[in-house]
Amino acid sequence: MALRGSGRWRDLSLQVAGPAHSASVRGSLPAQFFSASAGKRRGCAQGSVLWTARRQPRRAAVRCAPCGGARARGCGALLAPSAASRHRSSPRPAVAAAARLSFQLRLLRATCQKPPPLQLPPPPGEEQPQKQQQQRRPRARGGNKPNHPASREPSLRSLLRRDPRHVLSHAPRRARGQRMGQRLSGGRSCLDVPGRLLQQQPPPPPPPVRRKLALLFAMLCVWLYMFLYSCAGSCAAAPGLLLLGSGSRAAHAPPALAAGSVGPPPRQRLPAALATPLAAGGETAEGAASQEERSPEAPDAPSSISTFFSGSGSKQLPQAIIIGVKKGGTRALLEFLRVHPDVRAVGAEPHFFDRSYDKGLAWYRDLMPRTLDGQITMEKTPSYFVTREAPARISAMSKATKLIVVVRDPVTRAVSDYTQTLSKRPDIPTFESLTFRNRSAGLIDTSWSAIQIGLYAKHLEHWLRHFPLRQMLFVSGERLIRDPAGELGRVQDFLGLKRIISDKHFYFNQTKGFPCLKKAEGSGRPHCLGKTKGRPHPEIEREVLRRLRDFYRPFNRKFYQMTGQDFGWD
Ligand SMILES: Nc1ncnc2c1ncn2[C@@H]1O[C@H](COP(=O)(O)OS(=O)(=O)O)[C@@H](OP(=O)(O)O)[C@H]1O
Repeated sequence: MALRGSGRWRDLSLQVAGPAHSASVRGSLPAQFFSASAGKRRGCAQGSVLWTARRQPRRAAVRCAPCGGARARGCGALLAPSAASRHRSSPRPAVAAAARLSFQLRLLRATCQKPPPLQLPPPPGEEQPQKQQQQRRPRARGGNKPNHPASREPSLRSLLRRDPRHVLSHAPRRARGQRMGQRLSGGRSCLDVPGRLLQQQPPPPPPPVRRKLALLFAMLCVWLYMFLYSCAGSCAAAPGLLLLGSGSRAAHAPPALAAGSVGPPPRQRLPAALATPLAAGGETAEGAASQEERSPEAPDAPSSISTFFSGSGSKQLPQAIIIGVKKGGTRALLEFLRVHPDVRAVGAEPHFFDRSYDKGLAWYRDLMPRTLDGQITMEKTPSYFVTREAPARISAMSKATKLIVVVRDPVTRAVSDYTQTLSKRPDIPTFESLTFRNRSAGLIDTSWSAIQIGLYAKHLEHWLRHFPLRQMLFVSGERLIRDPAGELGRVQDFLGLKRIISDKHFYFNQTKGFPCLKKAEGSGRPHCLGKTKGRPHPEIEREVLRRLRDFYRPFNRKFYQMTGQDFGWD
């Protein structure tokens, strides 16, 4: 590469030699590129690219748009192929190198008072020891080297159309960085780096800086981990520390509830005497079990936070239980509640008070997740509501246990129940035939569990023998779908929890047809209940549904009376 001349223009000529091809660039640069005031002025190189292909010298004039002119102000490419350069022959590495020169010219015109000797990065695939290149140059200049058929270089037009920096990027990063570094520093005063050129591609921070930043970040992570870990046992009671549990439930409960309702049951350390089985067996209404699949409705996998705290906290017997009703919306309620940082719940249904009571409270407690002070342990087993022994057994565990019942129109509930059974045993009789003991006489078969579970008033009577009404909360299954945040507000108040779960936690999923969580506990991702929740129901004869409504009406009225709530099913 040579740069000569004085006055307005400085000539330059360049030879680039590749293993199979060579190219030369001749051109001139306005002298002001090399003056101290160069930054204010703009200009362009002009010249030609000459390369040898298939023993025939080819030439493409290259010129550039006058960057200083208003029309081309800020023009992208310094060198643009003229019409003469639109050739068909495939371009060669040397031409690519020549194209890279254009980038260097751009830098050169803008940066240095005195033009340093330009060093071209070798074209891609031509990273060779300099010695070898020098040896090749005379041959290449001779223009006799035949075309290399395997050449994969992009066309000159495309090279020149691209930003020269992209052409340059073909060169290995390190080689490029080193050469640029040599050229731009090298003791010369770089006066005016044109904004467009260098601002577009700020140089990456040097590796040591990045290494230091990475180290700093790693140290920060370790420090944060150690802080949280040491804090896990002691920070739980810190008010406002959402992640770790506020321990401020009573403080946030509405005054009416704080006065009227029973406070959260005290956390119970299991007395050794109680750790033995109290009784065996349990009378559960046939088919009362929800037969919930464990996944995804019954997620048992601990969340990341749960895992983090798995070493701290302790397992407690539940202070609140969702006791029913089957197909009422119990899973939705529990999943929504689990979003609350002060609620820890076992995912699967334990069925302790109906099926596994003989295993003892120690076994039951062991099923529970670990909790910190201020957190509530919960579980849900919808069959408890219709299990005769359950009220006494739960009361024996703790009289202060809070009971939640999600109720739903008993007719729809019965159909939902039937739909679930049908999905497992498609050969069962029709809903209509199962509903009646004697259809012509209009006698409803109350021994069929799908019908029996809906006699809410009857079941409630058993519970009220062991628990005061204020210790029970009745959640409307219909409202839980229509207004989940509203129902969750009532539940949080009942449990003495700070109202954290609100409208902003839900969205209505059109495909599912149900409200879903924007962020599920643990995953932080949107979460709808699985496909076993919200199944389409089979068509049931209207007449049968009407007869069922008539059947349930008196029981519903009684239930409204007992609970002091009208659920609007009639
Ligand atoms: N958000 C949301 N997503 C999906 N499903 C919802 C939701 N909220 C309430 N429901 C209703 O919950 C019904 C299932 O009730 P359960 O969870 O109590 O069933 S189970 O007893 O545990 O098997 C289920 O009954 P079916 O529609 O008959 O499947 C739903 O209607």
